[in-house]
Amino acid sequence: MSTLSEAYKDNPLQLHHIIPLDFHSVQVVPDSHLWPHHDSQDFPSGVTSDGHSSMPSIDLSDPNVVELVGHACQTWGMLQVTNHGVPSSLLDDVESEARRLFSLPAQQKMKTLRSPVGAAGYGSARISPFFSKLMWHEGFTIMGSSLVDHARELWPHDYESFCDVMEDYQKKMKALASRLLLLILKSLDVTEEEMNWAASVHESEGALQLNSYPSCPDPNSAIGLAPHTDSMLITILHQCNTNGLQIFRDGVGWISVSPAAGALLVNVGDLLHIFSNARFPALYHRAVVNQTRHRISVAYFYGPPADSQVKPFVKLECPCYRSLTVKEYVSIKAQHLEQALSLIRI
Ligand SMILES: C=C1C[C@]23C[C@H]1CC[C@H]2[C@@]12CCC[C@@](C)(C(=O)O1)[C@H]2[C@@H]3C(=O)O
Ligand SMILES: O=C(O)CCC(=O)C(=O)O
Ligand SMILES: [Fe+2]
Repeated sequence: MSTLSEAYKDNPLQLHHIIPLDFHSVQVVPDSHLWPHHDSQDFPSGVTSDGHSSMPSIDLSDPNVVELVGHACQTWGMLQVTNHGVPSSLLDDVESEARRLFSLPAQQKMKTLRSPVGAAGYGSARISPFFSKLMWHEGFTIMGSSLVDHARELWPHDYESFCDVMEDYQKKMKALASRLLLLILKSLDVTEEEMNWAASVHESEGALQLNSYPSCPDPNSAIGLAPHTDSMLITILHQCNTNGLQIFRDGVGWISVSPAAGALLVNVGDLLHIFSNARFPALYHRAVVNQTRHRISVAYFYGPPADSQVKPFVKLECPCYRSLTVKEYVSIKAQHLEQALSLIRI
């Protein structure tokens, strides 16, 4: 049995793609982080709508929840969920623990720097090598068994609250993600065997990503997180009450998804796109930064164990993707990023 962390071993990164800028120490955007000008605040019709329709917001206690979730995955690749059962105190705690981490001096955070072949720890986003400019971002990835060791490095005498909150949050996210996946599979009308496969997804731990976007002196010339799709089945994102997420709508362009207090965002990742035989688009999204606030977001990635086989669900006549393991997909994505899906098309 291999783990997801191991899937990253074959594709080592260079240090300048792992070590974030020391954002506490800069007053101007250095050339290394200067992207072509874009208007970070100028979205058509403001927020969460493309001028024709709005991104679906779904109450999980709605009697039609299966149809609503299925329709949202198909038309937007994203939905907002309310009544999800995750206490708002926990949402606040995970944000404040993340803030506590990113406020530490750079040399302290560097003690938990991700290794070039690793997945867990402090560092820039994994997708960094695919872009010629660096991002206005630092992340901390919790995956596998490194949480306590890392927390001890950061706060030798005071690491428990961080671990308690992260473990509790990860547990709640896993439960919510598995509930959402069942709803999604029901909406696709999959076989009993495929429903059971969803249960096996529950054996993997998933990954938790803390994102930090420090306030930026020139937000229109920097990018928080470059455009990408998430690789796993679904992602649950907590925006922590600060604007910054943008999603790409065909024919419209980038639109901003404003946070709603207490709500969580759920988006379709590559593996669910594959499983749905491309019926559900994998959400293409990015994060922009702002001049005044230090934005935090927390993403939970839910996917099958590394050795699990993923393929389009069987009731379809014509599968458009070949079958492959999660590990294999992660490796193709690490080498080809946006070309990964087209490389496995049949
Ligand atoms: C389980 C995951 C999902 C990962 C890789 C691994 C741990 C870190 C995740 C992220 C988090 C930031 C965006 C992303 C694109 C990145 O660069 O690292 C994500 C990536 C993916 O969805 O591919
Ligand atoms: O910060 C955000 O709003 C987006 C984060 C994200 O896309 C990710 O962690 O994959
Ligand atoms: Fe993402």
